[in-house]
Amino acid sequence: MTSYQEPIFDVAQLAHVEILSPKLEKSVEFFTRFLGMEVTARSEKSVYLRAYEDFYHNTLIITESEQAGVGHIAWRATSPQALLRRVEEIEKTGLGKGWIDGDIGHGRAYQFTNPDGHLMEILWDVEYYHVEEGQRSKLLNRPSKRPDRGVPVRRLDHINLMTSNPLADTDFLIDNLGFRLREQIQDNGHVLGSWISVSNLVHEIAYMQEPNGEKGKLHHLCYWYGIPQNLYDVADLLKDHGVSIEVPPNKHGISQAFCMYVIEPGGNRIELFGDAGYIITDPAWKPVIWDMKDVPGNGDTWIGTDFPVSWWTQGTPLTPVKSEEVAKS
Ligand SMILES: O=C/C=C/C=C(\O)C(=O)O
Ligand SMILES: [Fe+2]
Repeated sequence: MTSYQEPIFDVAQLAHVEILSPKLEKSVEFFTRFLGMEVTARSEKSVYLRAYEDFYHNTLIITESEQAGVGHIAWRATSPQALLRRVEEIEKTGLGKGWIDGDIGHGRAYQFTNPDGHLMEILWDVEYYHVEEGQRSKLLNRPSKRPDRGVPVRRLDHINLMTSNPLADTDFLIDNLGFRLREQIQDNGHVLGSWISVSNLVHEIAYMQEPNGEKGKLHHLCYWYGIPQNLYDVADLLKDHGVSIEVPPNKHGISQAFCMYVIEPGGNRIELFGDAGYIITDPAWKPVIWDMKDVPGNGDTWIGTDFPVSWWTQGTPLTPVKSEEVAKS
């Protein structure tokens, strides 16, 4: 029997994401009033939130800032031992920043950056949300009752980051945290986008080329409904309340997820998933490689309207788009 390079199963999931907003309270209102999320804590500049089927104290942190963008991304290891193994590997890359005591909702975490400079952390100790008696659902696998506000999202799904170098960032997470490559967009050998995961999902994180080589940007943060009809409900609600819908309900080719994209009041792109697309169980999954020329109308949108140029060229913080062609090349 030939030996096979076994996957590294030390990272379990995307635990939480911090986004930055110049309109903190307007952003909080978007996530609570329209997406039914709950504020579980506030510090002087940050608000902590969860969706009603998130078991942890929070999965989203919104921090007041001059500009929109991403604050940090947190991964949960599969065990305390796995956490230490991954920290050892990250330290060898020289991109480690060191341990922090933790934050509201989690214990100590090891901070690092990916090659493009996005701030990340990996942890084990988390605080589970404490459900008040009146809030407990009779559906025992649901931590709290379905909220009676807006069209409530159920859980955090994934993050998509814009980077000056998708290949370097993809390889960093594959080599050091055990992510597996699921789908990739290439153009004459240049990697323009990667969808990578540590689970059966197609991605917990995706990287996309920032067309002008800007570093450290957010493309989008995604929450999950699991029911395509919910996207039509929330699109109707958001349209009536003047929230910008960049891409109406649509089926992706890449990931096959049913999705839509909106711009929250702070300026960040938020993706909403009807269903999360196909599931991967093959331990030897062969990455699906798309040539960029085949993507428009197939990889981005399988069924639905064309993606606007803004989807390919703009993330947050907003920077001048010098050449729109670069994004498509
Ligand atoms: O060609 C672009 C496909 C994008 C897919 C996603 O952002 C996703 O699956 O969430
Ligand atoms: Fe996405």
